[in-house]
Amino acid sequence: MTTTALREPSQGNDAAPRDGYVQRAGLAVAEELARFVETEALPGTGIDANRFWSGLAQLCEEFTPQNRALLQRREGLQQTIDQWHRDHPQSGDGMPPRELREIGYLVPEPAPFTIGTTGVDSEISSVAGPQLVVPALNARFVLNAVNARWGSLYDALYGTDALNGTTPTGSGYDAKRGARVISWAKAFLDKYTPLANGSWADWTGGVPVLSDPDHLVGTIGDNLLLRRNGLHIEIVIDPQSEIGLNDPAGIADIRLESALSTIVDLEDSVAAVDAEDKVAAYRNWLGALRGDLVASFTKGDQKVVRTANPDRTYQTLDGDSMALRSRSLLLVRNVGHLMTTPAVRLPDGTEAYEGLLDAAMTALIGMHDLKGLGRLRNSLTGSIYIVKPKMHGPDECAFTNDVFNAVEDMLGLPRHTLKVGVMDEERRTSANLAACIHAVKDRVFFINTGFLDRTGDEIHTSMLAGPMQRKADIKKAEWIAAYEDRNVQIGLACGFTGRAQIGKGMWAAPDAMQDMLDQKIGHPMSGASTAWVPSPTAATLHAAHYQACNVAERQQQRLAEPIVPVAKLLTVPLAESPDWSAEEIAAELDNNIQSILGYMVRWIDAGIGCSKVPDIHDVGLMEDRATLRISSQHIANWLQHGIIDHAIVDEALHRMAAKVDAQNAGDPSYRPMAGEDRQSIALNAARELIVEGAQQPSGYTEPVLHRARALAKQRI
Ligand SMILES: CC(=O)SCCNC(=O)CCNC(=O)[C@H](O)C(C)(C)COP(=O)(O)OP(=O)(O)OC[C@H]1O[C@@H](n2cnc3c(N)ncnc32)[C@H](O)[C@@H]1OP(=O)(O)O
Ligand SMILES: O=CC(=O)O
Ligand SMILES: [Mg+2]
Repeated sequence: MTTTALREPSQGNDAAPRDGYVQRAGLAVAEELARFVETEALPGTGIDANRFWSGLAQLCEEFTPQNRALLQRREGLQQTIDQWHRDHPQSGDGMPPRELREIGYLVPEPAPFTIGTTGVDSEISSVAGPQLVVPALNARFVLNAVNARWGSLYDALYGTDALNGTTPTGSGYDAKRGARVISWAKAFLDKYTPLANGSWADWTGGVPVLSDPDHLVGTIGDNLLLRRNGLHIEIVIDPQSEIGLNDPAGIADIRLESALSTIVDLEDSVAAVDAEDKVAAYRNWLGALRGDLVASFTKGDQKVVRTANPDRTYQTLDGDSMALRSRSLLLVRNVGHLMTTPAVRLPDGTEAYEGLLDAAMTALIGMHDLKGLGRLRNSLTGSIYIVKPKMHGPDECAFTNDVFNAVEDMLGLPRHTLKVGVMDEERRTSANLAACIHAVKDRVFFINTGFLDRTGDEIHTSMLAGPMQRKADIKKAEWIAAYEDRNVQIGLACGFTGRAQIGKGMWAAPDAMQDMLDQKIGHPMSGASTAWVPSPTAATLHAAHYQACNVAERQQQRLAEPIVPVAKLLTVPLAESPDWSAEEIAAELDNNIQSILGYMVRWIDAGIGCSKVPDIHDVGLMEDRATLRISSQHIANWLQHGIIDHAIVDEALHRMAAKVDAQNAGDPSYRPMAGEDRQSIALNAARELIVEGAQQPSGYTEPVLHRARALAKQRI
């Protein structure tokens, strides 16, 4: 195989004027970004262009050296851990806690404290329910996510494998399948919002008498509005409809309040490598917040124009009006501290840190909501919710806090308007979680176990400790249970109840809804007040779990638990005595490589940052940068320890490239990876990510992906 054809896109170190850039307050700003800021993002906010650009220049000047130093600290600690493993080849585990303390990887626990976050919306502070994540670059999906606050339970059950593991066949309505759906949904009502007498299945209409009258809270037209555990259920009455016609009470659907909040994602799920991409993502964030985002597309033979739903007004039982939110509360995930962006260049010609640009831009755009400049409102409490991923330890959280302070000052926002959601997805953050929360204690609105990135970091941190278990076994090992438990326990101990979310990770099998219904109840049962879902349909089905489990009660029960010791968290999932058969090793490798290629080829050639990719058992799995980190780090680890060698990897890459090409054969814009010339940028990038995986910063995939995508864009 030829060596990688990737070269660094020109990064430049000089301050000479460049094509496509304009000068603003000493920064070179990509023209499309400058135009977007000055004509779309600033108008109405009361911030003029000079103030914004000089504020951004100051932000970069003040925080660039600190950002760089924090990244060097990451590297320094990693090198120390690597050296420890070289010196202790038989350790059979990671570096022990005492020595991690000595090198400053583990820091002292803060004295007990309670977070001071105020002014958050009830979707964050007090009602437990699903959290949807949506790639910011896809306007059609973003709008679907905005509207995913409510979803049809009938459709979610009928259209997926949720009930009996099968999906509908044929185009017409399958009455037998429909009957099963209706019976499940009415049994659901019987269980959680029962009638005083009899079953919902026999209810023939009128005003129902409920066993707990408080569960019936209003009406809209003929429809009934129920509420339990803070979540609403709408019983849709339409005797003329195809479904209502055959129902004793004319029930046409049961709609569940579903995605209480949605993260518009600039991180793991997007491919944004330059100003053009960043502006597209910022524009969608702006449009989603203002309520003027529109997506027009053809679906089947229908032309669809999708917009954000307005709120709906119900009548209370006393006849008063009651407006209910029709849209998910929107949060935005910025990028982490690692990457720089060519959208803005500093006076010395180098790229600005992308996280600094995101902080300034997403906050500026958030002002449209605070000032009510759009058609619709998001936060009713005047907060802008920014999720910050991939932070390593308390110093990096404190840095984020300082950056947010500076952005608030730059935009004239009251202190702690910018709320932060801390992704607990790096090992040093999990191990020092209380100190991390303390560093952002007056603005933190969630902690969330991003177990996918966290698994990647688990492998990378202990890369030299020995071969890791197989991927599926890593997910069952001691560290992950400790990680999930500690996250909840520490969140509760820091007073998150009633103030902030404790969140759980993604259901990464978008088609496996029966399994999700069976298993994801574990998230609310753990005391988490939210958990991630990949799609609106999954949000509706997961919403059912928050009726089955009262999270507030679970939190009270868990508050009494002692916190799992950090030593358990630090247990590395090493294979004790690796004795896998050749078949097992090949299956593991093929599976990883198929996911890597299936994901990377779409990222690099088509700019799609989140895909459903079949695994070797043909189960479609959600793949994003975090799952790519796991797969590539896992192979890098097995290469490092001689479980496999480069020749085997190359052979698998070529075999799997042909397989992925065949899977994409129906896509006319697809560029095959397999072939004689072996010039596929995606294939070469995949090889680089694997072969040089041990050297990638924290095992991240972004540097390789960004370079490859930038190269592929030049080719387009
Ligand atoms: C580790 C982490 O960071 S996890 C967080 C990052 N992950 C994510 O954000 C997951 C986002 N989810 C997705 O991108 C998709 O659901 C995938 C790629 C996982 C699966 O996609 P598919 O099942 O192939 O969905 P498909 O493209 O067929 O879309 C089906 C419908 O669901 C909708 N949909 C799917 N996912 C979402 C979503 N996350 N938000 C809103 N709508 C969605 C689409 O809009 C589409 O409806 P439409 O045709 O009416 O517009
Ligand atoms: O961002 C989420 C993760 O699991 O990684
Ligand atoms: Mg992540």
